[in-house]
Amino acid sequence: MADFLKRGALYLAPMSGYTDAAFREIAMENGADVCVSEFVHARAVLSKAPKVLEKLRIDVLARPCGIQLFGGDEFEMADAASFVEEYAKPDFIDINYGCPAPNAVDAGAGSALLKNVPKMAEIAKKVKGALKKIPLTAKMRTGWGAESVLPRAALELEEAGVEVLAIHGRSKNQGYKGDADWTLIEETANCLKIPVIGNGSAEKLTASELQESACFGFMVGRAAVGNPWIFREIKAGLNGEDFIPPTAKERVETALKYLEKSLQNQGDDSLKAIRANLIAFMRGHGGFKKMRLALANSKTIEDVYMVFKGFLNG
Ligand SMILES: Cc1cc2nc3c(=O)[nH]c(=O)nc-3n(C[C@H](O)[C@H](O)[C@H](O)COP(=O)(O)O)c2cc1C
Repeated sequence: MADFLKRGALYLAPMSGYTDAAFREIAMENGADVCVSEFVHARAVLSKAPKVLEKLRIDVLARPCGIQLFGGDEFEMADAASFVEEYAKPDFIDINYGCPAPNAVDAGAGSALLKNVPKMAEIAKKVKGALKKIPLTAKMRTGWGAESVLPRAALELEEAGVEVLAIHGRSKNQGYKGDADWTLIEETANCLKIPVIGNGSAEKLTASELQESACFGFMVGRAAVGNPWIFREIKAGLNGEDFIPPTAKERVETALKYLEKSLQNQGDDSLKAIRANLIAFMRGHGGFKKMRLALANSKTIEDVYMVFKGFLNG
C-alpha cells in the first residue's frame, strides 16, 4: 500500500486555477492530509517552460503531495512522469482520467480516455514502468455518459499498477452538476484491493456515512475553494466536536498569508493567477461584498494590500 496514505485521509482535490502550491500549504495547515497539484499536460512538462515548472513546485509543509499529469500519449506521459519524479520529488504521480475541458478531450486526454478503457490501462502501465520509487495513483470519473465504465475500468487500472484510485462519482456529461453516484463508488471500492478515495460533494456525507464507507479516504473539491477550514470542519464532525468557523479577521489574515506565499513563489506578476482565490476567501461574511468588488478591480499587488490592510486597521 502507498506509504503516504492513512485510512480516513482527507484529500484536497486538484483544481486548476485554485490549488496552487500556496493554497495547498494553507489547506494542509487546516486539516487536509494529502494534496494533488493542478493537472499539467505531459507535453507541457516536457517543454520545461518556467510557467509549467512553477506548477510542479511542492513546498515542504504541503506534503504528501502528488503531481497530476494528463495526456493521451503513453510515451509522453511516461517521459513526463520520469522527469517530474526527479525534478519535483513528489510523493506520488497521479493520472487524470476525468477532465471534461474541450482542450483535454480534443487531445484524447482527460475524460476522453473514459471511452477507451484499454488506452487508460496502457497509459497507466507505461507511467508505472517509468517511475523509479514513488507510487502511481489515478483519478477518474464514472464514465463519459450515463453508462458507467465502473468497476471494469478501475479493475484494469489496478491490474496496470495504479496503487490508489480516486473516483469522482459524476460522469463527464454531468460536469459538476447533480449528485455524485456514491453507490457506484462504494460498489467499486468493494471490488478493488487498492484503496479508493471517494469524491463528489463528499463534505455533504454524514459522519456515519464517512465511517461506514468502503472508501479508504475522501477528496474535497469546490467546498475547499476560499474555505480551507472545511477539512477541520469534517474532522470535527467525525470526532463529535463543535467546529468554530473562522472569524472575518482570520479570513482576511489567511488571504494575506496566501498572497504573501504566492508572491514568494510566483513573483509580483502573480495577481492574475491568484485573484480568484483571493476573492474566494472573502465569502461567508456580510461585510465582505465591498472587499470582493475592490479585489476584482485591483490593478496591482499594492492595491490588494490596501484592501486587506484597510480592513485589518479599520
Ligand atoms: C475549477 C475546477 C478545476 C478543476 N481542476 C481539476 C484538475 O486539474 N484535475 C482534476 O483531476 N480534477 C479537477 N477538477 C475536479 C475536482 O478535482 C473534483 O473532482 C470535482 O470538483 C468534484 O469534487 P467536489 O464535488 O468536491 O467539488 C476541477 C474542478 C473545478 C471546479
